Amino acid sequence: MSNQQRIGARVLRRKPIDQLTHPGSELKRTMGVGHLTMISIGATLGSGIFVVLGEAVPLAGPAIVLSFALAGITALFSALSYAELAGLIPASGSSYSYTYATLGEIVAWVCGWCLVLEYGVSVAAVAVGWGQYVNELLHLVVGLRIPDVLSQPPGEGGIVNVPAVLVVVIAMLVLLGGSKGSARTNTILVWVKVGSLLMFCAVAFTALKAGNLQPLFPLGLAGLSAGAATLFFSYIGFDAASTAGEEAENPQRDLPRAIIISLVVITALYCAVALAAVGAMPWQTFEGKEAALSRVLTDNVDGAIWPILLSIGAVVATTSVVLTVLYGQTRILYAMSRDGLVPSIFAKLSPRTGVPFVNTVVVGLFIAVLAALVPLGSLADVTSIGTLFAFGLVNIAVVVLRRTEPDRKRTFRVPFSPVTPLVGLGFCVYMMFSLELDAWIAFLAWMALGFAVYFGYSVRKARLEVSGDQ
Ligand SMILES: NC(=[NH2+])NCCC[C@H](N)C(=O)O
Repeated sequence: MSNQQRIGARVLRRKPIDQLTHPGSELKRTMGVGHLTMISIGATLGSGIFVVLGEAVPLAGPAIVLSFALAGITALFSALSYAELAGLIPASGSSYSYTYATLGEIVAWVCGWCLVLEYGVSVAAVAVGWGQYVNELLHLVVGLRIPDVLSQPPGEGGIVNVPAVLVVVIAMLVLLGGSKGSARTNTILVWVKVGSLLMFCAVAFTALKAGNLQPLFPLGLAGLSAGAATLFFSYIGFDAASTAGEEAENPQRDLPRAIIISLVVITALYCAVALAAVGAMPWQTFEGKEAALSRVLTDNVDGAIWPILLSIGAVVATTSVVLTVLYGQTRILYAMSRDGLVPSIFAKLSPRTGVPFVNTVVVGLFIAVLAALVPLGSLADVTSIGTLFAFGLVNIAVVVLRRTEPDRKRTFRVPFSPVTPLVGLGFCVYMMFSLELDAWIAFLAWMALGFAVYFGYSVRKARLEVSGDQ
């Protein structure tokens, strides 16, 4: 084999599917479709709806309700493809493990690298939202605000965003202690989040003025798509159920269902919240307001208790997302490290707590720096672009696998393939091109770094042998 052929064989090697399941880890199979749906909803409801909504309204006007629907449809198409992959491969995992088993190492690397970006940067984004609501609560309850220098990033009138750093560091310490959270805690948290959003709708609808919804498209269709691209962030996380595959009673039947049910519920909830928000408060007045949903209530309805309850809900919601996504981030790196694609120190467990210690500290500190210095909008856009790219790959994977692996059992099939996954891909590309140039630059720089790491390190260090037929 020439050198080039050898590299070619390596980057395309695939991980045998039986290596994806870990027979040693005897997790109890206790979760049904309800639990799995709760996991996905828990990982998704966070700063997107509580904060980013406020940044997207000035882009689209009252059409923001339709922007939510458009972003939801984009997510739904990719969710169908995700569900097919989840039902094809009988293991827990993410797009990283699915593509490693089916499309080869280089595609898996790109997915894994996008996931690292998605998880890491989104934790920072959610942490910034957490800070906004903590500040809002301080203001509502004791009449104080943390001064801008200590609660805004440079360029937005501050030096460092202390509250955002605080929540990341707390979450890191909790994870270092060995806590993984439990399904029961998650369920309670989900009810708190959903409950506070439903309360928001009920209260804000009492202040609805039909005039606020007109004209529907003050900024045209371009505004609608710009809003949708910004809001895509709020849908990220619906695939989280797939990480619990090894604890599901019937993963191949229930994972696809959970992914799709959670997305439908979330889309309906988001559209209702958006309608209530722009119905109660004129869209022009959202510009520059932090903790947007709380402001809608404070400025437009009577009763000081409502914004306080809502803000408590928002703090709970964002805390849980920071914890679960930071946890997910360390476990993705852990999996990549076990496969030899990133240095083995990321898979080294602390003997006392069983936690990947160095991994958690490195990831936590890196995210804390991002949270300290970068504004939420930029963090959310970069997260979205990386996720849209990974979802695009998932859509392509479905089409490719129907030709390369036509006979493998699928418990869920995307209807009308290849049309549906290709439309899904089209939506992802369209959303990516509706995002700002800065997000593209950050994304391309991250991918360039990824390829440098892969060809400089991972391709040689990967554990997987190149065998004859792979
Ligand atoms: N898997 C993830 N990256 N989850 C975090 C996503 C952020 C979440 N959608 C939010 O609005 O706060």
